[in-house]
Amino acid sequence: MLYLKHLTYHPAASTTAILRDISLQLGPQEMGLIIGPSGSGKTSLLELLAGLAQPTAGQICWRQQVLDTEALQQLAGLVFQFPERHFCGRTVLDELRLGHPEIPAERIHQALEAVGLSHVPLTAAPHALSGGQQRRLALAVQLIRQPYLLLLDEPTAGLDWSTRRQVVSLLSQLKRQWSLLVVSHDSEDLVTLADRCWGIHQGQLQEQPRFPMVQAAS
Ligand SMILES: Nc1ncnc2c1ncn2[C@@H]1O[C@H](COP(=O)(O)OP(=O)(O)OP(=O)(O)O)[C@@H](O)[C@H]1O
Repeated sequence: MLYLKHLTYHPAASTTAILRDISLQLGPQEMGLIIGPSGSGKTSLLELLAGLAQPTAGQICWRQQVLDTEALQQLAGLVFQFPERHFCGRTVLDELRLGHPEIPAERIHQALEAVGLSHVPLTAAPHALSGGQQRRLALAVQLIRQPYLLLLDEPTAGLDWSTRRQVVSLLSQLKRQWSLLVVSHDSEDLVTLADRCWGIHQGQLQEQPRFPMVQAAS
């Protein structure tokens, strides 16, 4: 269970706090969805949760334990917006092994299986995969590290309708095993999957009732 307790983030380069007094809870096998406009603080929140930045105040806890940035880097796997732009492996295998050359073949196959890519040759070039396959590969890159929490920044951005459906269907499968926290500027694709929804505006989070949003989206 993930707990954020009164999290505030005010980096020195910003005149105001980017995130203010954020509290939330997310259970195992739950998907949380945070919806907010550009500049509202969504990516910054994921960066704190991935241990890439240090909160100014507040705590991030997993079960009863307060986590520092190092522990968060182990716990969470962050898939950036447009992750395919950051691929730097020559092959699918290179991409999966980047930074973890010791990972056994079995873990590689498990990760590819979890994202429905087990049929793709390990020698294929990541940039030669379809848009949906590239998003799947980006998820596999994180799953291979065996995180407890998957953080996804705009997972369906820039995809056509049918590829978006594929990604949404994959997330519904991953939710059975992992806790997922997804941020997006639009709720349309993802709201039906979400167990909990929040709106974020100018760094402030507000829990939103899920059912009216599901009806509005359908
Ligand atoms: N380290 C930093 N120092 C100063 N300002 C920052 C820093 N990180 C983010 N910001 C600012 O904080 C605000 C929130 O940024 P963030 O990227 O978290 O928003 P976002 O909701 O993810 O936006 P988008 O949907 O456009 O990616 C922006 O105005 C951004 O310029």
